Amino acid sequence: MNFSSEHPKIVVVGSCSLDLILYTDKIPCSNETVMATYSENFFGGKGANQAVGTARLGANVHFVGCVGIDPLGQQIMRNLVNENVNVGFVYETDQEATGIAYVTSCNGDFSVVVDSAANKKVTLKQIDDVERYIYSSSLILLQLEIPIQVIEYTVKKAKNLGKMIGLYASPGTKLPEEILDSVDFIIARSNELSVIFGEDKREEILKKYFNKLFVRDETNSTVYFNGNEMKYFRNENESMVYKMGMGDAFTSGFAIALCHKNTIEDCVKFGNLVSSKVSTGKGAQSALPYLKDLI
Ligand SMILES: OC[C@H]1O[C@H](O)[C@H](O)[C@@H]1O
Repeated sequence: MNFSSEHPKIVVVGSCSLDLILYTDKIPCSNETVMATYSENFFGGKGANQAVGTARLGANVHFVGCVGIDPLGQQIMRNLVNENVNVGFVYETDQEATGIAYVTSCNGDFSVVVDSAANKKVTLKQIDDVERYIYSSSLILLQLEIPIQVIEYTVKKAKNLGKMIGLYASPGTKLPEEILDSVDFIIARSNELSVIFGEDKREEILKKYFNKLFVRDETNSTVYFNGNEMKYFRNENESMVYKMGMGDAFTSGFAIALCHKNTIEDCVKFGNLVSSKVSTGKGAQSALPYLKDLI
């Protein structure tokens, strides 16, 4: 695999939150109460995770997001700065508090409910404000925890500027054809495919979006169609202890490998490696690996 000494420039537009994790012996069903054995807080949010993930892998990252005017918002900003992420386009809103993801974690599996709060307040103006960095970057990374109008606007702008665009299509949301057609790569969870594409024909969807759609499951397997055949990759080297954040980690690794002009197959293998590493430690963001530990 090739990793030049250059630092790819990436703009990440997305969410930032606090992950409030309740460790339990069981993920609760509906109408059920379970007791947590203990709880912990970590920095999270799919956008911030990918900003930190790509920065730790050597990218020069600008993050575009929104926090409330509250101590948590300040902590999130400080953490991003400590992670070498540029926060000049993280704006504060007085209309909402900083976002919180409420996570139940049991034996590594998890379920999440996100209170987007300030993440709902990312605006089109922020995308206009960051335009000069979009222009000078090699990749724009998006996820689906901010308003879809902002995603659409960013995709349009980045496309007009001839930029490479990557989308981690999570949480699963029905996506307009225009977004699906305009982005250069889409990473999706297998259990969310039917929501995203509005149909259930997994093989047909993979074939339609060949070399572009990468579908992942909780075993850290990734599948895509390369034009001739389905390609399956799985990293079995690490035991997955905490599975939350593996999609963000995969996206970060895939994106960095792509920026360094590796083959699609190598990008997938590197994405799988990064996601397997994050699963060995606690915190979707704090457990993300550094490039020096991987190559
Ligand atoms: O992808 C993992 C992230 O999703 C949720 O939004 C949590 O914030 C967590 O950090």
